[in-house]
Amino acid sequence: MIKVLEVKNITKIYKIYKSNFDRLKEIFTKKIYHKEFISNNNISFDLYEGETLGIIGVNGAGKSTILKIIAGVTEPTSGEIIRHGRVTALLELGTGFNEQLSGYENIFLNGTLIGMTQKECKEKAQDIIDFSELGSYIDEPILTYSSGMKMRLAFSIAIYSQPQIFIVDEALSVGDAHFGAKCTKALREKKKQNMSIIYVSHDLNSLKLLCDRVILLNQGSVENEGDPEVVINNYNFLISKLNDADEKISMKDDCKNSFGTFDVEIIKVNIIGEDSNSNVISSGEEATIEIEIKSNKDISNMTVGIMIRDKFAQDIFGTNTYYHNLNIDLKANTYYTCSYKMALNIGIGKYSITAALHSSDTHLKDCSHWLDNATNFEVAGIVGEHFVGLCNLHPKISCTEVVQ
Ligand SMILES: Nc1ncnc2c1ncn2[C@@H]1O[C@H](COP(=O)(O)OP(=O)(O)OP(=O)(O)O)[C@@H](O)[C@H]1O
Repeated sequence: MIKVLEVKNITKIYKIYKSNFDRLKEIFTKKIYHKEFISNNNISFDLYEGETLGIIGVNGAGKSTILKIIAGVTEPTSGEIIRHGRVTALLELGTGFNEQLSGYENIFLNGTLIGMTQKECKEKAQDIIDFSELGSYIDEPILTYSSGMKMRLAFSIAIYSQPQIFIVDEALSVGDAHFGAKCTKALREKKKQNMSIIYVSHDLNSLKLLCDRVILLNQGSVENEGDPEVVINNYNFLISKLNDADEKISMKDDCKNSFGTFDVEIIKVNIIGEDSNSNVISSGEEATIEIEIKSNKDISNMTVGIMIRDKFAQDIFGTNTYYHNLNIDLKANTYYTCSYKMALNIGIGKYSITAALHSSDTHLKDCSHWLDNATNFEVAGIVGEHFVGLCNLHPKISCTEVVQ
């Protein structure tokens, strides 16, 4: 594997002053008037050719700062970045644009800023305009653009600058669904041509879809690194812990797919098709998901939730008893079975079921037990009319003659 980027022991310390006056006093009196804040603490990782690396973490974890350091926008306090190729970064929207100039003129300004020659800009201008779908707006000044339009232009210039390393910070969340899907497709094509990508997002599904590896940052340090699904589960655990004022949440036997307070526990999760009598079920067949739970204390208003995920760990369908206004009160030292009965109108493929016990709507608050990949099942064959894709929406189709 060829390394395209080496991030070596990067630390970034910001000096926080109470006022600008304190900043001035420090210069002239040589006394310390600031506090130090460590934004990135001794971060090291490598990026390889053709690899997509995701970075996640709660607000303030240090994601944007490390990207700015890699892009060369901010200097680290210590450590070293070794780049083996052109780095293009989509960081804060609007950086590198002159608001007074037209979109067309900004292709040349922004393009040269990110390392393209004037000749390259000229050659690529039409492709950039076409990809951005800005049409005649390209001749209007940038100050008339919406943030979505700025993102379209910035992404189009960046992707046509042929970077070896492409850094994207949340930018894809700005545009509409159509352009977001187009950007994702373009990134995947570039990845096939060996472009390396560093991608920061709070959209966990898109991270699972795009990334080969994910790094979890926590308070400026690397908390975990590796397989996207494992690291994202670890991130969810971290969020639950942040919401857990009484510090009761723990991981079960250090098992990364199971955590909670264990006031109530998931004992077993099972799925069975009504006709197949097994966990190989036809699309459209009635199936029952059973969650066996044990309550270790008296609890009222417990929520029991499920999430069905496909083989790429993408969320396919999730719901819970809270959304269905079902009140569940549990007695101590008692076993219960919660059943979800439904027609499995999902596409052919392999799936997993995750189950969770918590209060209110999400397991990220007051989580009693969250069990990832509790069981698996397969959808093979279809009951009724054929379809392709993730789900069967059972359309009522008609075709009528239009009288002209
Ligand atoms: N110029 C600065 N001066 C002082 N502190 C800063 C500066 N820039 C960032 N910080 C601090 O460094 C920490 C990390 O910030 P950063 O923007 O990298 O976090 P993040 O993980 O990208 O957060 P978010 O998800 O909210 O974008 C934060 O606590 C932030 O307040």
